Amino acid sequence: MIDVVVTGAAGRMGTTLVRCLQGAEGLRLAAGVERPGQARFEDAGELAGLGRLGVPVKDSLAAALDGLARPVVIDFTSHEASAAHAELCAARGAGLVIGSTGFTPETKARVQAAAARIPVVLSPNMSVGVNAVFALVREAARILGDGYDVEVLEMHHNRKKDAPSGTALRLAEVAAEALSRDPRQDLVYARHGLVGERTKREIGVQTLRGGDVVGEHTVFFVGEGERIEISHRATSRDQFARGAVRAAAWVAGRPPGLYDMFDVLGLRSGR
Ligand SMILES: NC(=O)C1=CN([C@@H]2O[C@H](COP(=O)(O)OP(=O)(O)OC[C@H]3O[C@@H](n4cnc5c(N)ncnc54)[C@H](O)[C@@H]3O)[C@@H](O)[C@H]2O)C=CC1
Ligand SMILES: O=C(O)C1=N[C@H](C(=O)O)C[C@H](O)C1
Repeated sequence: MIDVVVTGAAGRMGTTLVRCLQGAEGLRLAAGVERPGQARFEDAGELAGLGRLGVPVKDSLAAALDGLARPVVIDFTSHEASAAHAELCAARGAGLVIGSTGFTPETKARVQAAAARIPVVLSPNMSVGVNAVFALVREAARILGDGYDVEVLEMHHNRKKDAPSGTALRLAEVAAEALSRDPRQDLVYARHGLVGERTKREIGVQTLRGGDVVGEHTVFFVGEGERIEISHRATSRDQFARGAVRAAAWVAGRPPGLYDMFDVLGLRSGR
């Protein structure tokens, strides 16, 4: 049995993970972690609305890892917390699955440094469906080439802190890579005022926020006289959590390195 620790245990994803980990083959939920004062209950099951499971909620990852042998941490918190958790996991020899988004170059570099010492799966979207969409977008961009304008649109709930979503950024990067463009120069995040005609190289990434939208992404390939749209709409967080649980089982015992869901799903060779 692999001991799993869920950080952000009171959050939208944390509570979904606690539920989806129940009965997961080969995995045992050992502890939840929340910021001091954030958890209304001392038991992770109660946080998730499942009643008492006998799974303690600790107020630091360090305390949760004490006494566990070769655990795996599933972390959906924030980019700063994930970077700090990655450093702690590296010091303690724990495997790590990170779903947080909104990384800066600095917080991403800290995760990369940790991944030299432990196996880390980092993906802005853990759902199998979205990873299929990454592959479809890459293929569509390769087939369609430079004759089609590429635009990415995402919509999420009104509590989301980062924009654009990590998934939208990855979709734009996948298209940019397939079209030999540079994401650092060719992504355009918003348009307002007299911005001039659209350039052929740019890939627009636009953000909508509202209500309880779980997560919606569309990549548009807009040509002369036709338009292709590749869309994914999440109607529940369970698919993100199921992907993360699958990643936790996969990452245990792997060599150190930075992996993503393409590795977990065996899609790497097609990249
Ligand atoms: N990769 C994927 O498939 C998905 C990624 N996400 C990302 O996951 C992150 C979390 O999303 P939500 O669950 O919706 O947010 P949320 O705000 O509902 O939950 C985050 C939780 O983390 C806790 N937290 C923050 N810092 C902490 C620390 N140092 N130690 C312990 N707990 C800490 C907060 O108190 C909160 O309860 C976001 O970055 C979001 O974009 C969300 C859904 C899917
Ligand atoms: O914050 C969210 O909710 C989500 N975040 C991820 C992202 O930023 O791409 C994935 C998912 O769409 C939900």
